[in-house]
Amino acid sequence: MKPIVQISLDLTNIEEALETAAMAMRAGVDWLEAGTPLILAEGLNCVRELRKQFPETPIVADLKTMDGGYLEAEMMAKAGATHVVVMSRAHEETIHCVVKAGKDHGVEVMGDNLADDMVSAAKKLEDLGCDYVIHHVGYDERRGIAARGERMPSPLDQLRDVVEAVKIPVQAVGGLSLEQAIRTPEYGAPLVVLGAPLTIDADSFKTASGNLEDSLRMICEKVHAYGDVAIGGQK
Ligand SMILES: O=C([C@H](O)CO)[C@H](O)[C@H](O)COP(=O)(O)O
Repeated sequence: MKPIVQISLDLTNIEEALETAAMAMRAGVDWLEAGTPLILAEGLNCVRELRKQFPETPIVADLKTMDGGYLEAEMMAKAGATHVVVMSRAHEETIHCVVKAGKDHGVEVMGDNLADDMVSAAKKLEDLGCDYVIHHVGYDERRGIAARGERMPSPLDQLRDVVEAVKIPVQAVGGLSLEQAIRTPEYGAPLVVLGAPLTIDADSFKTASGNLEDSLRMICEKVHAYGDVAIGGQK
């Protein structure tokens, strides 16, 4: 599979999200993500607006579904999402419902293994029909552990184990530095997602060239230059 660059628009207003998305598209980003804070702040409208402005671009709606799976996925699909997110901690029936809605409405399902036995959760998500695994160490978990003076967990800790456990593409997310995120295809995870370093810590992001768009363009070129990443033994 060709590596993909996705940006998570973890922002809280649509104007800023559209502006960031436009810059990302110019720089060569492949997928946009309506982040959880954006969906909470702007509702389905943020997905509709992103679809209107970027008619051809895949849009991940990071709704983190826990229940009522069919309706949530259906609403996101009708608003223009191409990918929806369900949690591995949801009941199996909920994951079934999201997968069914995905098939009925032509959207792909990403299963998020946050706060779980991550390798088993990834296998469960694959067995239940998800199209991708999001291997995710959560924001609160990372900060809580660091606040106790312990080593902050990273998605890289178990990334190889997760990649080897499933035959569907994996995305690693949660506290990765830019450099770490860019290297996730080397672990067999082709979906590179850029979050906080782009939207929250943009000043550090642009230090390389002084310009955010140029930096992002260089990152996209670097990720795309990896060529095919083997998934489940197949390129
Ligand atoms: O999904 C996320 C989190 O649960 C808050 O909603 C974030 O998008 C994810 O954790 C990204 O983290 P960073 O890579 O640190 O931006």
